[in-house]
Amino acid sequence: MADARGATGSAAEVAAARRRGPAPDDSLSQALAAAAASDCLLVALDFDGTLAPFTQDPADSRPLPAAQQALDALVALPRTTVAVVSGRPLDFLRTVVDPQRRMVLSGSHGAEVDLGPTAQGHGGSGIELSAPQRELLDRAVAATRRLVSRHPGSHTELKPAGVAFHTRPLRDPVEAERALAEMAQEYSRLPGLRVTPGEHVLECSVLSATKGDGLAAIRSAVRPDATVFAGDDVTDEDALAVLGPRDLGIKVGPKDTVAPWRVADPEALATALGRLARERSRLFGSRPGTGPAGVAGGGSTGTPLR
Ligand SMILES: O=P(O)(O)OC[C@H]1O[C@H](O[C@H]2O[C@H](CO)[C@@H](O)[C@H](O)[C@H]2O)[C@H](O)[C@@H](O)[C@@H]1O
Repeated sequence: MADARGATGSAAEVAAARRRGPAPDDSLSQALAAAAASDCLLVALDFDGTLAPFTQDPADSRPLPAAQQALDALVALPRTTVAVVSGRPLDFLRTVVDPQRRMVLSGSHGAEVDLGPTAQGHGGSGIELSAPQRELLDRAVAATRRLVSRHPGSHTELKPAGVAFHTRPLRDPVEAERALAEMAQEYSRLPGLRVTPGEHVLECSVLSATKGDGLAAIRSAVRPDATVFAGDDVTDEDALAVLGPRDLGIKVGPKDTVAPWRVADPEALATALGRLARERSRLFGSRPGTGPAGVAGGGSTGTPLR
């Protein structure tokens, strides 16, 4: 019987191959194999639209089981750090994405960083707003709530340094577009806000950090030989832009990108992550010392163990 890659195998192997889905194309497979072979590897991933498919209610989002499985496998390997770099607040990432505290996390589009199991250890960057920033945020929240009251079904998401106006539940796409345009206009009346568009959402922040800043802070702590980063949205481009020639940038979905590689959707990314985890496990799985770079047994400085 032929499996999803055209090879033959037992019924169990075929079932496993079906669960994994089609293999990434040859060029991405080769790039994943090269990344898997690097001594110190950082795998940094966006959350919504990348690890987790979109849901109506942001509180319901969870990584795809296949993606979770790959992350679990990667995080247990030596010299391997897994990071999530998201627009979500750090608290959400800690509670929902990494309750076991095995990962490095950056929330609020780069404004919050928890270096977790690296040598620098756990602890959030604890956003402290100045009085003018707090006042600006209060005004942005008030403007968002006013608009939500005019568009029943839309909703507000509060963040430590910002607020998001969500329109996904609005049934009428014309109303949703109009609501987003109105929100953009309201935010533009509040100088000092950083405004970010997303999937059925408009967000603003009183801080200027980007996911590029979040990823750069993580890379300084981990000092990887190679970084794999995947993301689906406009804000992920800031992170993709800090990658170098030995790194692997993957765009999830159809949007414009600077990333050299692309996969169709979170399911395809989960397949690619599974391949990365299997290949790295094959190469490094039996080496002494487990856990991410910077953890005892994995090297305390993040420098290569040669
Ligand atoms: O940087 P990300 O991890 O991609 O987060 C970006 C924003 O994602 C969330 O909103 C999006 O996902 C929701 C759940 O699937 C969906 O309902 C919403 O329409 C999307 O825009 C999240 O709520 C935001 O806080 C994130 O900044």
